[in-house]
Amino acid sequence: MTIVLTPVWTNGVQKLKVEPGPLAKLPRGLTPPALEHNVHRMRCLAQLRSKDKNIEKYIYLSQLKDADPNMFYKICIENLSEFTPLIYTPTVGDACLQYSHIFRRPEGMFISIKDKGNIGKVLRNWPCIDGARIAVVTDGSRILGLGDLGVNGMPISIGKLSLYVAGAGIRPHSTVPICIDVGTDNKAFLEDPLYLGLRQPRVSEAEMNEFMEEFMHEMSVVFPELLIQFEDFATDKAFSFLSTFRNRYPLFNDDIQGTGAVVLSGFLNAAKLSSAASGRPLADQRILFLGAGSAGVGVSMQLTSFFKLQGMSEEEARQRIWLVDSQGLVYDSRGKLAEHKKYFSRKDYDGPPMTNLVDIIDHIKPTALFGLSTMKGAFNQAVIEKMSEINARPIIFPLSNPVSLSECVFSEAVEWSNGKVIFASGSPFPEQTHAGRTLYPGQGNNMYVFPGIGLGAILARASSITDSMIEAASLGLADSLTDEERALDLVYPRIERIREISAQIALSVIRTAQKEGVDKSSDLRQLDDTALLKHIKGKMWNPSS
Ligand SMILES: NC(=O)C1=CN([C@@H]2O[C@H](COP(=O)(O)OP(=O)(O)OC[C@H]3O[C@@H](n4cnc5c(N)ncnc54)[C@H](OP(=O)(O)O)[C@@H]3O)[C@@H](O)[C@H]2O)C=CC1
Ligand SMILES: CC(=O)C(=O)O
Ligand SMILES: [Mg+2]
Repeated sequence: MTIVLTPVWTNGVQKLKVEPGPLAKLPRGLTPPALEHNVHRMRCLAQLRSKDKNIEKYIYLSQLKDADPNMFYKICIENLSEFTPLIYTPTVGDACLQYSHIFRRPEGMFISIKDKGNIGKVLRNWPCIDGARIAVVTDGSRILGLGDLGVNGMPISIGKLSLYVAGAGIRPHSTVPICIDVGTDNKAFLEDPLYLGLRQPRVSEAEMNEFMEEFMHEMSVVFPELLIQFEDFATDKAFSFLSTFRNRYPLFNDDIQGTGAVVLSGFLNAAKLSSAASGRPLADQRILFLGAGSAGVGVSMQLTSFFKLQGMSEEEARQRIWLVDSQGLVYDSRGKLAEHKKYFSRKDYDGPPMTNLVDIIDHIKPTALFGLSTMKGAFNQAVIEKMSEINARPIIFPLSNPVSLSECVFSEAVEWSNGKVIFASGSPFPEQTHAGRTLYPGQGNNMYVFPGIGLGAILARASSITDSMIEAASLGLADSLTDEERALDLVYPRIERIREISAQIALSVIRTAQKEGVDKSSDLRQLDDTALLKHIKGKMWNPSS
């Protein structure tokens, strides 16, 4: 790995920017005489572990990434299960809440409504335009389950891109975190003297749409090789920007499509476990969602599309799904419904509004219960006991993030189901011992798929991201469990294997892009699967030792 020392001027002060490469190999005189890579690695880990609070660990790691990205990624990849909760959910949620207070130095691009008419010029200020391959773009309007955080949403784009590097070997300087600032409706932030964003309410829908048209056009001009991941846009914008832009630019929405892929994958493995206990085939699964927003509807669409692949009619597939939102069960005669809920709105229920989750479970008799509602504790004892009463092995996935908003915690789910639950959550929980057995929670988080989707799309130079590419990623993940993982009843692979899994997912994504004719890297078509996998692995960036 070459070390590039680029002089960077910030407020009149020159700093040498160290491109990924070992700090310990800097030219003589620039480091202490006894700085040795392996010892420094231990030093960095010791400094990290000496901190009591996760937010302090987050700050330390952000600074380490800034000063010595090679070391940051080295220890991150070697300690993934320790690092992901720090650089990603749940700690990234705290980092977003506190961003304007803990901010040290900028990372990524801030494009604001004040740049309208001038966005291309601002984008050209990015220091690494030629190498840029993937941007995660948020407007901070729905950060995890924490709501509108305005420009404080930036750590989400940064955290997702760190996972692209750690989990799929995207080169660090190919990543572009972007936070769009079109104001915020977060009153506390607007009144906070340290708030880093524009001090104005969010702009109108029409103005936002105009801004996004210009932003997306200029992105494609300035960064012609860039894949875009939309992240944590509020529900209506999430759906509308995905449909407006997906056939014009290479992009996907992580909350709708990435979550759809990861939950389908975990569900398929969970359904195998539950059917081993109940004998119930996949076609008889009944899935209830608490939460009918971008993630809930995104997962519902992914499941429906899979059921259709299995030979069900569209109507049969749709009949497997029930949605509950803040007003209760979603059904046609309830009254006016948001556009994104209409497809799954039930036509077969015409009674009084149903708002109590236990009553709804009693009525529907679901085999699987998914939480994408941001409602902490919504899967209470009565809910889990009811699910366990009607299912030999209930599938219960409280998927809301961060951990403080999870619909239930793993220890409760184990206790209240008497150890029968098949569980995955959005944020990580510790394992539990029940009746002498160790039970492992899954982490049903889109972090398992977006790195591989991105890697595959980048290497294929995909002109768009099709539904089949997302589905291929999901099925690739579902198939990736080892015998040892299956023996432990895991529904997702161990996070330590993410690089191997991302390479497999990338292979499935590339092959699907080729079938659909959206790949521009036609030379990859000549390779058989073994050669293609080798090519993918060879392209993955590794920190040097
Ligand atoms: N594990 C993962 O990989 C992912 C997890 N998530 C998490 O999922 C959660 C939701 O995200 P997203 O769908 O984008 O958010 P949205 O805001 O789009 O949707 C939230 C949904 O929850 C519903 N809701 C709110 N309060 C209640 C309530 N009391 N009872 C029932 N439903 C309620 C809302 O109802 P209404 O429509 O009536 O307002 C809405 O349908 C977040 O916490 C997010 O972090 C998201 C993406 C990926
Ligand atoms: C995981 C994720 O994308 C979310 O919670 O929004
Ligand atoms: Mg998200």
